[in-house]
Order: sequence, then structure tokens, then C-alpha cells
Amino acid sequence: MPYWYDITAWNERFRNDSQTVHSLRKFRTRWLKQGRAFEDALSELAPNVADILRAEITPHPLTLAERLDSELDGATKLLFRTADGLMIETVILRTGTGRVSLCISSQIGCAAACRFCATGQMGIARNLSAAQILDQVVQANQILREEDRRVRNIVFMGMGEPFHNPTNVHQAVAALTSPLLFDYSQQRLLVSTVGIPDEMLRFDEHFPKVNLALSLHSADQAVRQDLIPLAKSVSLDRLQATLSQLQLSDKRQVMIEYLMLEDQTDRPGDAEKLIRFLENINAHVNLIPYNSIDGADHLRGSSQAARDHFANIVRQAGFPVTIRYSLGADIAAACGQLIQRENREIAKQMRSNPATT
Ligand SMILES: C[S@@+](CC[C@H](N)C(=O)[O-])C[C@H]1O[C@@H](n2cnc3c(N)ncnc32)[C@H](O)[C@@H]1O
Ligand code: SF4
Repeated sequence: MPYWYDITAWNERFRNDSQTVHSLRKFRTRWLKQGRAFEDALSELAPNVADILRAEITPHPLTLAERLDSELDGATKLLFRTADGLMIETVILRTGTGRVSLCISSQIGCAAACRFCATGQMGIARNLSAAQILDQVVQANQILREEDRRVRNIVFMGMGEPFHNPTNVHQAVAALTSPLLFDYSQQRLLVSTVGIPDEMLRFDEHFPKVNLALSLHSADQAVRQDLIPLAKSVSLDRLQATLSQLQLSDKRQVMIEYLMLEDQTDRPGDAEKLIRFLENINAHVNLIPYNSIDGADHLRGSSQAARDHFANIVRQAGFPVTIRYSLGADIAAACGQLIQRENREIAKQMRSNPATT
């Protein structure tokens, strides 16, 4: 049975029936581009075609468990439950201009175990399937349809390391950018990684216009690997060489994400190291204010003065610098925070009683 996003397989199956191929195309437009509910998208199809889809497609592999709307700004956090009871987060970000970005998850938990990240502290890592990754976009667009909006930009900045789940992430990106499915241009997507060199290059080759972000956070090897245990196996030299091989241009700079941590990453000397690291790389630096998380009491976010000073040093070296404005502070914006404990509990139950899961 083909997945709903496997266009080649569906077309092959109905290759002698052009009318069905045509009505399937209409259905996909209504469902994926217009954000209609599955049953509504089926309503204009011939009954026999609608019955085939009802019988063979699982439209929503995720169940929306909770929706939290920020009272401060245009953020909505969606908490989804997978079939085996684990939770993931997706965030809708509405900007003042009316544009909407969606922050999606690619894994449950994350093996990189970054000290500052609630997802990394979750103690469980499981890949999301391509259908689960895509369902976050499908369900967000259904919510946004009620507001006459559609997701415009999609960022893989939710839970998980996308390049630890490359097969499913490649499939999901191919579906999102396929004119026959979601029809987003590659430029509307951004994949953020902690830095998995081979996978970054492979992705760049397949999707040369999808934006890439590297979560660097420090250009000092000792500090970086202290914050990101996975960095012990990836040297800064290797990362630098990887960045220099990406297909960058005026329209596609690599985004360097840099977490501002007091006395660890935010000193003027740290800015100088960052500038040296980025020499000859077409990069845009995004400074990230730290959202404190449980169990990381030794980490403190930088003051605004330190952040501004750092930004000025990097700007003077010729790099565009932005400071990330964190939306949804009142709905626990730091990804994974809300569900960290719940997932740990479920994972513990699974381990102690595997027969029931
Ligand atoms: C959750 S990660 C997911 C994508 C990928 N694994 C990565 O690290 O780039 C997305 C971004 O959130 C940042 N982040 C994680 N925990 C944070 C926190 N407590 N405060 C601020 N940013 C955080 C990460 O450093 C990363 O730049
Ligand atoms: S910051 Fe990214 S790589 Fe690090 S633990 Fe969190 S999700 Fe994983």
C-alpha cells in the first residue's frame, strides 16, 4: 500500500485510468495546498475513488493532544501524541506582517544530548516517520485555514536532529517541495543541524536551495563539546571545511546559530573566535537568547549589553547579525520543555513493560 505522498506509486497504480489520476490530483490540492480537512477534500471525488482513499490512507498519524495559544504574541504550540503514546511539539509562529512560520520536529528526543536543550535531556531518541513529519504541516494548515492563512515558511527547529533521521527528512522535504503535493519552494524551508558533516553535504547536493542552519554556539572546541557532547566527534576544522563546500550564494547564506551564554560564549574573545571560524564563509549569524531549562542550573543567559556588544563586534567584521526574538514565552517556548518529563515517564514504562507497548 503506497504512502499518500508517494505520487509515483499512486500514478503507477492508476496508469490506465487518467480520470482517477486527475481526481487524485484535485484531492491533493484541496487537502495539502488548501488545508481542507481530509473528508472535505474527498467530497468532490467520485465515490469509488473516495472509498479507495478512505480505506488506504491514514490521514493523521499524529493526534492533536493540546493546543496552547500565547497571550503575548502570535505563537501557538501544538502538542501531538504518536500512536505509541509519546509526545512531540510543533509551533506556529505568526508575525506582525501576517506571515506564518512553522517549527516542526523530526525526532522524539535527541541523541546529541546538548546540555542546554530540553529535548536533548529527554533520554529517548526515536525517529519520526516522513508521514509524522508531514502531518505537523497538514494539521497546522488545517488550523490556519480557519484564519484564512497558510504556513509560509517551515523550519526544522523543533525536537530532534534532522540529520540523525536523514531518510525520513529527505522524503518529507521532497514532499513539501513537490509541485504535486505541498508545493513549497525550497527557499521557504530551513533545516537546522547541530553539525553532521556528511549528511549536511548530502542534503546540500539533493536540495541546493533549502536553507541550512548550523547550531554552532561556540567556536572554541573545548567549550563547544562541553555544551554539545556530540561535538567531541566533530572538530571545528571539519565543520569549517563542510561549510566551505556548501552551495552558498547571495540568496543562500548558511545561518550560524549561536547561543548567548554568560561567560561561556558571549565574551569579546568568543566573538573574535567566531569571526576567525567564519572567515571566507558566506554566513549570517543569528544570536539566540537562552531559554532556561530544568536541570541546567549552571547555565545562564547573557545580558542584553553583552549580547549587543557581541553583535557589534561580529557585524563590524562584515557579517549580517540578527538577534532571535523568542515568541511564545508564556507557553514554554524552549522546545521539548513541556513534554520532557511526560516522555521520560512513558519511555520508562515501555522499558519496564515492553509487552504492553
Ligand atoms: C531544538 S534544535 C533542533 C534542530 C537541531 N537539532 C539543532 O540543534 O540545530 C533548534 C535550535 O534550538 C536551540 N535551542 C535548544 N535549546 C535551547 C534553549 N534552551 N534556549 C535557546 N535555544 C535553544 C538549538 O541550539 C538549535 O539552534
Ligand atoms: S539542540 Fe538540537 S542537537 Fe542539541 S539536543 Fe537539542 S535537538 Fe538535539
